[in-house]
Parts: sequence; C-alpha cells; structure tokens
Amino acid sequence: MLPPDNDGSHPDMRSAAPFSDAERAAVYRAIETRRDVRDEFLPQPVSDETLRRLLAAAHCAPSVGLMQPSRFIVLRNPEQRKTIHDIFVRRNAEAAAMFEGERAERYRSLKLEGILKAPLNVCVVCDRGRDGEAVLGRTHQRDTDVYSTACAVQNFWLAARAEGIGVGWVSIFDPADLVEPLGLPEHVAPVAYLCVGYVDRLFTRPELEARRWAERAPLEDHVFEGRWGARRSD
Ligand SMILES: Cc1cc2c(cc1C)N(C[C@H](O)[C@H](O)[C@H](O)COP(=O)(O)O)c1[nH]c(=O)[nH]c(=O)c1N2
Repeated sequence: MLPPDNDGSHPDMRSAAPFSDAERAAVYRAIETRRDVRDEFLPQPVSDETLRRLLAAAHCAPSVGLMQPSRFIVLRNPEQRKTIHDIFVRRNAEAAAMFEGERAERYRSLKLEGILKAPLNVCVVCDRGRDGEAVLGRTHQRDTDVYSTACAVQNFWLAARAEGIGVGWVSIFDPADLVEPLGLPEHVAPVAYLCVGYVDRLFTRPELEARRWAERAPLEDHVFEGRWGARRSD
C-alpha cells in the first residue's frame, strides 16, 4: 500500500467546488437544448479551430481503463459523402419496409439524416484493440470500449450545442457498409456517423416527438428503487 500524502490528497488534485450559478445554468442549458439535427444545417463552414475544440471535448470523455479507443474520421469531400448517402438511401428503404401501414407512411415522411446538407460529417469509430490484451475495467465487459466511444460522442454533441453547431447521428447503416468507404481495419468498429454544421434554429423538443413518431417519457417512469420496477413509495 502506498503511504498517503500529507493532506491525504494527490499533488495533482484540485478543488471540486461547484460551478457558479451562471456556469451551472450553461451546462444544463446545453444538455436540455441539445437536439438531433437532420435538416436545419446552414452551409457556413465549421473552421478547423472550432472543429478542434469539439474534437478536444470528445477526446476528454471518460474511457474504460483510460483506453481512449475513440478515433474521429472527418469527411469533407462531397463525393465521399455521396457514397455514404447512397448507402443510407438503400438501407433506409430496407428500414421503411420493416414498418407497416400508417407507421410506414409516417416513417417515409421523416428526414433522418443530413449527410449532404451538413458541411461536415464525422464518423466516430472505436479502436477495439487486439484480442487478449487485458484492459482495466474491460476484463468482464467487452463492450465497455464502445460505451466509452458513445461518451465521446455525447461530449462532442454538447460542446457543439454550446458553439451553435448542430449534430445529427445517423445509424441507418449496417456497420459493415462503412468499412470500405472509410478504410476501416478489422479491429475498428464504426460507432456514430455524425452530420455537423451551424444551425440557427432548433426544435424545442425532440423532432420525433414534434412529428408525432414517439413521445418523451416522464423521468419518474424510468427511475426505480433497488429493484427493477420498484418505486420509492412501494
Ligand atoms: C445511437 C443513436 C442513433 C441514432 C440517433 C440517436 C442515437 C443516440 N438519432 C437521434 C434520435 O432520434 C434522437 O436523439 C431522439 O429522437 C431524441 O431527440 P433529440 O436528440 O433530443 O433531439 C437518429 N436520428 C435520425 O434521424 N437518424 C438516425 O439514424 C439516428 N440514429
């Protein structure tokens, strides 16, 4: 056992004082007003400096065993994005066929990506590393590397909101579809295909709710006490 430091804390530690009221409000505002964006992208380019801030925010995310498995493939070339969009169109037709009747009609009326409209696409991938290599925290939960990458995506999304930049996550692909167009090696899994660009308007609630596809649930319905389904008052 290592001896404790004099005051019991590591020299690299610092105060964990709460944020000021304004700082705290800004954090919650980013969380509450973040939206998935499909169609509101403006053509205005995102500067390298701004993109770097978003990527730095993503790179700050927690990761299992500090594995830092997230990698960011930035796609600017319209031709390459056209290839990805063509794949989306094909997969989206397959997806639409999985719904029936009025639901299928409603599905087809939704715009579910901004691959070509957004000035920038970023594919966030997870370098799953070499099999057999033990990673702290991942020894019994193999997918924690992918969860770590999802944390990076959320950091990116929230930082983007603070910058006035919209992000839309597109997952209507078979992950294998992206291997060839992005040159992904076998140990790299695509996690999030993101459309990124400035926006001047955002929905005040999830667009899928505004368009009557699904409804947000009250938080209370999703919080249990001690056991699945148990309520505090039970
Ligand atoms: C893992 C994952 C995958 C997808 C999404 C999200 C996430 C987390 N979302 C966005 C999703 O529909 C949206 O987050 C919810 O409807 C809630 O809306 P807000 O994000 O609050 O605007 C999404 N949206 C879309 O139009 N096409 C898509 O393929 C996907 N895929």
